[in-house]
Amino acid sequence: MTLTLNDLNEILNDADCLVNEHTLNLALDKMAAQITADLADKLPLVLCVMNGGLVPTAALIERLNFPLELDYIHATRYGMETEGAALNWLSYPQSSLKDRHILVIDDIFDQGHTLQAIIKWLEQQDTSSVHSATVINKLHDRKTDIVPDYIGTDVADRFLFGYGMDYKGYFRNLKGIYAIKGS
Ligand SMILES: O=P(O)(O)OC[C@H]1O[C@H](OP(=O)(O)OP(=O)(O)O)[C@H](O)[C@@H]1O
Ligand SMILES: Nc1nc2[nH]cnc2c(=O)[nH]1
Repeated sequence: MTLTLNDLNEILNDADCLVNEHTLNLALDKMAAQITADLADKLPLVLCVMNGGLVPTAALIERLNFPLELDYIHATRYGMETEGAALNWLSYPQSSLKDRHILVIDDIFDQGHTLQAIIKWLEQQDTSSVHSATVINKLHDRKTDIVPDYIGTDVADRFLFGYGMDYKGYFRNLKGIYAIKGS
């Protein structure tokens, strides 16, 4: 089904804003301070997990006032769906990872399969260290056994969009975190 502008406006009007811009900014400031304490002298390589990691990565790196490099991984397991499936690797980082301190940034830690697979792969690349950061931690008990090193804020177990996260490809550019009505 093709979504029209009216459909999208209705979805957004009906949605609940769970985290507003101000709260997100405070969470990002706190994450940036923790990351700075750990990585400021490590010349880290930041890996953005596309596509959802784009907005949080931009927001975090502008708060990191030390030298770093930036690259990306493109891995997706939801596509246009609201239920996750097998992880599909679309692009690996082009940078050399050997002996680098890596910071992986993504939008959401939901069940954790995406981050777990990425961390597992990075640990096989002779890196010096791997840290991970997600702005959102979704609260439920269906997690894998990894936990991101830096988490912005906990959010209820609903289908979320905004601040990197999409609803059927849309709404990644919203400045807050929203939940679909009835989810
Ligand atoms: O913890 P998990 O249950 O693995 O879910 C988290 C992942 O799901 C989303 O990506 P998605 O596959 O939707 O791709 P996208 O980043 O292009 O939206 C999100 O950006 C995370 O990478
Ligand atoms: N857009 C979006 N992507 C996700 N990936 C894992 N959980 C979610 C979610 O709640 N919303």
